[in-house]
Amino acid sequence: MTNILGAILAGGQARRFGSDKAHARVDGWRLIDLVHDRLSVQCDAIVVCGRVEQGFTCIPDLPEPGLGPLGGLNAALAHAAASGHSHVLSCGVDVPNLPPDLAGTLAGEGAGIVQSQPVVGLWPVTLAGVLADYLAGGGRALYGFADRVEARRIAFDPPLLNVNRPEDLP
Ligand SMILES: Nc1nc2c(ncn2[C@@H]2O[C@H](COP(=O)(O)OP(=O)(O)OP(=O)(O)O)[C@@H](O)[C@H]2O)c(=O)[nH]1
Repeated sequence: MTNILGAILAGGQARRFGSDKAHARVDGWRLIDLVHDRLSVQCDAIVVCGRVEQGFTCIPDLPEPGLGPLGGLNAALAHAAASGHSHVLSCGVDVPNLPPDLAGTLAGEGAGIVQSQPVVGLWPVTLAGVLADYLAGGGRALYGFADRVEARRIAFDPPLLNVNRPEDLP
């Protein structure tokens, strides 16, 4: 699959982590760099959503900050549609073991719309309007949106790690 915009959703408060999660280190790498490198081998371009980070292309959440990860995904889908990408591959900044073939795995599930765990997913840009409507109607839950668009949920083996607290760091 080509023409994928990678979206690093990084606008969270990291309350449970207690400090800037994007700059926490795994094997000397900052999480944001780790996720960026893993996405960049499988995406045509990368944006960071909901955070200003030097050295990255950054876009603000839409329609406003504070709506949770879907605000970042909404911004990424709008950006992807405007820049001619067919899909968004979304990932939180807190997933340190992204497989290098994530996009292929998700696409290989058959459906055009696939979601594996919160904020990791492959989304066609044709969903931009559906997500904007979902947010306008007060929807904030990623799983609620995933169910609305009948996204498939798949499990990874080994499971994708999710760093919420310092002790979750590998
Ligand atoms: N763009 C964007 N990303 C978000 C937003 N809220 C959470 N995220 C990201 O989504 C991923 C999962 O976030 P959570 O673990 O639910 O929240 P968190 O803010 O990181 O952590 P807590 O404050 O402890 O809940 C992380 O990469 C966050 O940076 C948001 O409002 N906008």
